[in-house]
Amino acid sequence: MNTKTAFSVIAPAKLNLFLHINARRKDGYHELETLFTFLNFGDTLDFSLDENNQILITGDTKGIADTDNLIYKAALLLQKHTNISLGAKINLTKRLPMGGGVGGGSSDAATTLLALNKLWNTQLSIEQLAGIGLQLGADVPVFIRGRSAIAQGIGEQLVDVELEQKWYCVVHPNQHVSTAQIFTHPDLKRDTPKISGDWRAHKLTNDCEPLVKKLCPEVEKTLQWLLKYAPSKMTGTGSCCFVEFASQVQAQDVLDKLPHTWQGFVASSTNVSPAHTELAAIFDQ
Ligand SMILES: C[C@@](CO)(OP(=O)(O)O)[C@H](O)COP(=O)(O)OP(=O)(O)OC[C@H]1O[C@@H](n2ccc(N)nc2=O)[C@H](O)[C@@H]1O
Ligand SMILES: Nc1ncnc2c1ncn2[C@@H]1O[C@H](COP(=O)(O)OP(=O)(O)O)[C@@H](O)[C@H]1O
Repeated sequence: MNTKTAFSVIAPAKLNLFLHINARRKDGYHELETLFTFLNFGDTLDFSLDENNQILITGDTKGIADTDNLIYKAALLLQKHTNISLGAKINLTKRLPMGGGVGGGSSDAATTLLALNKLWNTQLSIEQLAGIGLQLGADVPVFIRGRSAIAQGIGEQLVDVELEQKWYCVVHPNQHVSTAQIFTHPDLKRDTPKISGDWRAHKLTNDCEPLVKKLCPEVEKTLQWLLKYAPSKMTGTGSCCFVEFASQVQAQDVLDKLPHTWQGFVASSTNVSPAHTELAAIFDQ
């Protein structure tokens, strides 16, 4: 057995390559269909074992109280679920914009569950971890499974897909968009029919985009600016927008021209979450 007591793992960004909203459920959640892929870019989490059962979070917590931090919540849920009396020190290096639609909080939570399951040797299955993750957010299970996937239900019913590797220039227009605000807005389009047959043959859009553009003119500006280079899209409920290319050079060229008021990054997509690849390299050799 590999007994590593300190290691670092990525919490990667995700993109929603399309996002259709099919209906609103009685509990307020929405039935959706979305295509998730992962990027080779994200936050970094450093884990070290604490023989006491304390969970200590340090680093770029950006004013989030410990008890609200999804990393802390994930660690606590795993402790409770497994009755383990071990703890951990977890340091966060934040690179993913909060409220940016790239899933930073959910990815931090998922990486925490995956990593502590190894650090504490609690041996839960991916399905068990995804079940725990779902209590923290609709987006967490896809990061736990770590495969590009079409999601249905509220985002937790996942069917793996194999996508070609692409390069993305992702732009954050310095706006925080609250997922809850978008999903409770009366003007959100909620009636896109479910995809029948092959999703690749359909018109694929992001149903949140028209509303977010209206509420947030800076997002509209970003999409317009990116359109000069390639078809531009928004991820999740925003605010990040992206363009897709076959090569790194093309994506970097757009980033180099980015107006200084916005931030961005270039990253390649991957069908397997880099969190899984990194953990396998640490624990499964
Ligand atoms: C819609 C997505 C697409 O990836 O948006 P982003 O947050 O990534 O932008 C996600 O599934 C979001 O997942 P996550 O951010 O984990 O959502 P949660 O914390 O569970 O819920 C945040 C808010 O969104 C609403 N919500 C979320 C998912 C869903 N299928 N229907 C909803 O109505 C919830 O009612 C809640 O008010
Ligand atoms: N570790 C964390 N990282 C980011 N956000 C967190 C974290 N813990 C709690 N949150 C909360 O989750 C909200 C959504 O964050 P995030 O996942 O980055 O956005 P999005 O779902 O739009 O990609 C944040 O505004 C923040 O209040």
